[in-house]
Amino acid sequence: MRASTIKRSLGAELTHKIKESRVLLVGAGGIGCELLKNLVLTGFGEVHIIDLDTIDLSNLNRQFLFRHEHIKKPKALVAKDVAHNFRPDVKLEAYHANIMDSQFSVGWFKSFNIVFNALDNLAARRHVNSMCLAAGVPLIESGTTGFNGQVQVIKGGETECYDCNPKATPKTFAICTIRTTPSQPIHCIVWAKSYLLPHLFGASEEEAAELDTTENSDNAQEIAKLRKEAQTLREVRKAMGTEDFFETVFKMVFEADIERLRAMEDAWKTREAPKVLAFDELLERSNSTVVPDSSADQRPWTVEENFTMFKDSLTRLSKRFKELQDKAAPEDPEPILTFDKDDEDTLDFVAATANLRAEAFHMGSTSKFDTKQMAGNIIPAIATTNAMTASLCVLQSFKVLRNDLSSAKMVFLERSGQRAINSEALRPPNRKCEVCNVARGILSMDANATLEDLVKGVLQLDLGYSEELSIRVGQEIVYEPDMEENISMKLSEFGIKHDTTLTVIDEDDREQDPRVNLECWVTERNGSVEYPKPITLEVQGEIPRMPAQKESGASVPEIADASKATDSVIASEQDSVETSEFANGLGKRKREAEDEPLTNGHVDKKVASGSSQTANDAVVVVDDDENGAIVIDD
Ligand SMILES: Nc1ncnc2c1ncn2[C@@H]1O[C@H](COP(=O)(O)OP(=O)(O)OP(=O)(O)O)[C@@H](O)[C@H]1O
Ligand SMILES: [Zn+2]
Repeated sequence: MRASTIKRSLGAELTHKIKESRVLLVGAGGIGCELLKNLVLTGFGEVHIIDLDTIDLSNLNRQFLFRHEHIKKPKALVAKDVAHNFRPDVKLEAYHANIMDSQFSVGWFKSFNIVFNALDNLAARRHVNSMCLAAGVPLIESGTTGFNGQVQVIKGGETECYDCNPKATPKTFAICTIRTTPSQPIHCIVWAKSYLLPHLFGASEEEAAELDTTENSDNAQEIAKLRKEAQTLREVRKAMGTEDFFETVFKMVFEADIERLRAMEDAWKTREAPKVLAFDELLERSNSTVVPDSSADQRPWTVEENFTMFKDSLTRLSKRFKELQDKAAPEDPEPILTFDKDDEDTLDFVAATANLRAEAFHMGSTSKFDTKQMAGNIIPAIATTNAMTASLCVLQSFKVLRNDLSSAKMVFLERSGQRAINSEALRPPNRKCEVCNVARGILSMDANATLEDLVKGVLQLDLGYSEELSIRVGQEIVYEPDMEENISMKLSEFGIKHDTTLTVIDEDDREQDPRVNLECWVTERNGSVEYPKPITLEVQGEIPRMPAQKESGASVPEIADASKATDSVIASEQDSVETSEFANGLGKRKREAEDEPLTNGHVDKKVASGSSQTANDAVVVVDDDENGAIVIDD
């Protein structure tokens, strides 16, 4: 777009602000590519792009900045180079790195006027949320799942933060459904991905990572059996690389294990017992069967094809595993192979073994294409949804830059309602949110400052804390009242230095409610200047007290139609596995409606009448059998 056209539609003041802004874009994937193009073409003067990943073939259908020749190159660097061609005068900076790395400190976040999240996982979203809160930088959070999209404007102290609303728990399956009584193809896929593959190619001492082996009286037997099987599988691993490996693994999982299950007669009173797949017979039947190639990805393979693919993928994985073992130095951790939906070898293995298990349990075969969707826990990403969501992000950022938060919105893209785009007014922070309901301060210290200077000289004397307080750096407690021996140590001895964040926790609830946690961002002073005290702590205003706990049993009022769908578990008749970061990450709001929206009036939610808000929510199906669980979220 030409600069004059932008100026005419946005006005001179906003256009100027946009040009002067320093923007951080986290994630250069589906939404990130669209956003970068929008930011550059809208005239943003400086954009920093960070992404930890490299480009994969499967990204090319929607991450339009990338071409075939970019495969395996870092996303951030390629995105920067390509976007630069759109507007050579814009300043672009790229980082091929993880945003959670400590080099990206609160101080660094402070250098931006606005941050855009275009991520695909909860951990990184949460991290950026808390960094932006600490740095006082507004964040535009976004996500999509299939046809659904969501944009949330977050400004510390003024709006809800990303963590103000509870997030959905990942999808789980009961262990016994997976190990003993699978009844749907997804159960077989989870077994192949989260049980068989890790036991053959994971770390040998570990249980499969996804197995929740928390024992209780109900599942103790199941867990004991599982451990015994794991032991047998580890024995089998010793044959890896030999001619017999395929036969040994096959006979163990499709002959011996199925025989063992068939012997559990009680389990088969109301359903058909599984059938043993005889190795010798299948070997003969598949004599002339060729390993299916990519042209067969979209049709279910025959039993013989699954058999040949099992052998072929097992050979490929064993070879890779051996190579990793040979390359590893003795002090290196044991090499492992893990499932990745974009790794053909692991995907072929999971597709073939899941289908053979489905055959044993009288179910049909699932195509490799469908297995990829189900095992990768993904709903296909839709380029149009990403593009629309990215443009909504930029529209919301205009309101933030204009300092007009009261007209900024939480925006939802939906397909089933009468209107594709719906919005809600932003809400003030949830006073019970432990992430944003904190006080923040800037702690400047001399290099020799001690814990005593902080505890006695500042927190108790200046801020009125009692002796009942503790100090944490990350997860580590560096001070508590009974840790007097630490008091004379220098802060630097605890690793506290420039850009560290430490948290002061008021533990004293004897006379009144304790203060909310105080998060201090540390800056080191220039040693040449004399200060009256070794530490000074600037806190804006008084540190608020924690809200008193509400009486239990109080009713929870609904806040708006969009929140009716619970964001944790939605049972559905659909047998699909639509869990996603949208379901996990963005979700719908669900909290007590004690705060008025920012507009100070009614909830300004614009949903066309008659639209079904619940119908198209991401579906999370949880097996209600409580005998343990397998989490398939990655
Ligand atoms: N901690 C992180 N630091 C930096 N970038 C991250 C981090 N976590 C995720 N990302 C990036 O965020 C982007 C999210 O984009 P998207 O949801 O389109 O995922 P994708 O991996 O490109 O696609 P798909 O998962 O559908 O194959 C990815 O490029 C991913 O590498
Ligand atoms: Zn919050």
